[in-house]
Amino acid sequence: MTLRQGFPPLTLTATGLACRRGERVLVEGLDFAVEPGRALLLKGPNGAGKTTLLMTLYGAIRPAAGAYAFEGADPDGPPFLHLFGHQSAVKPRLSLIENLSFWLSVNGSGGLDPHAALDAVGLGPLARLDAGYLSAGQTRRLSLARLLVTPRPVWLLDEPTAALDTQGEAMVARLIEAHLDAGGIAVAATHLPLPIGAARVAELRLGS
Ligand SMILES: Nc1ncnc2c1ncn2[C@@H]1O[C@H](COP(=O)(O)OP(=O)(O)OP(=O)(O)O)[C@@H](O)[C@H]1O
Repeated sequence: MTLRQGFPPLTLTATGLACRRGERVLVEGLDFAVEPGRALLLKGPNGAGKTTLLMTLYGAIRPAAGAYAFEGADPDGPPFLHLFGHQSAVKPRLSLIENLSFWLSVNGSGGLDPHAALDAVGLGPLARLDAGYLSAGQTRRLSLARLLVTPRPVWLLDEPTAALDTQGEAMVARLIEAHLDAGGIAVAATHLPLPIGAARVAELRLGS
């Protein structure tokens, strides 16, 4: 699958990064770099701080110490981050295709058209169904399709395979690989192994 012809090269670096949630510093002394076409998988037990690190990189939480940077990003350009978190952001009274059209109008176009995005996540035949009728896994798939209609070079993914079946897990891996092929980068918190080529993946273990 081809998602896009290519992103401008952008590298994520972290130096001595510490992340806090409320008053608690959960992780500290993080040093890593994620280059174009590469993914960083965040591993660690429940509560280790994986979501907190993703939210910090998204800019929702200020670092407790240290710094991170998206080198090569245009500070005056369009948003370059997608956060795929536990909240689905799905509107239940809108059909699947209306949900994607909504996100496209809010976030911008340039990626797959909404029908192609639904096909890519295996929901093509349900395009006209109200999203409120979707199962948990289908809702996650629809939420993932949001990333495909608006190309952004950085994907921050929190348990992207949660609630998905075996085919869905493989689908997520394919989408991430297509994103990396386009020169994007991904940071993903996951308890499950993601079948992505080992050469383009590094792991960062948080907690004990
Ligand atoms: N608003 C908050 N104030 C203080 N602590 C919080 C707050 N929100 C979450 N926490 C705590 O921060 C810790 C880290 O949570 P986080 O969601 O980052 O972990 P995680 O590694 O993603 O876990 P999981 O694998 O369960 O998703 C947890 O102990 C959680 O209880």
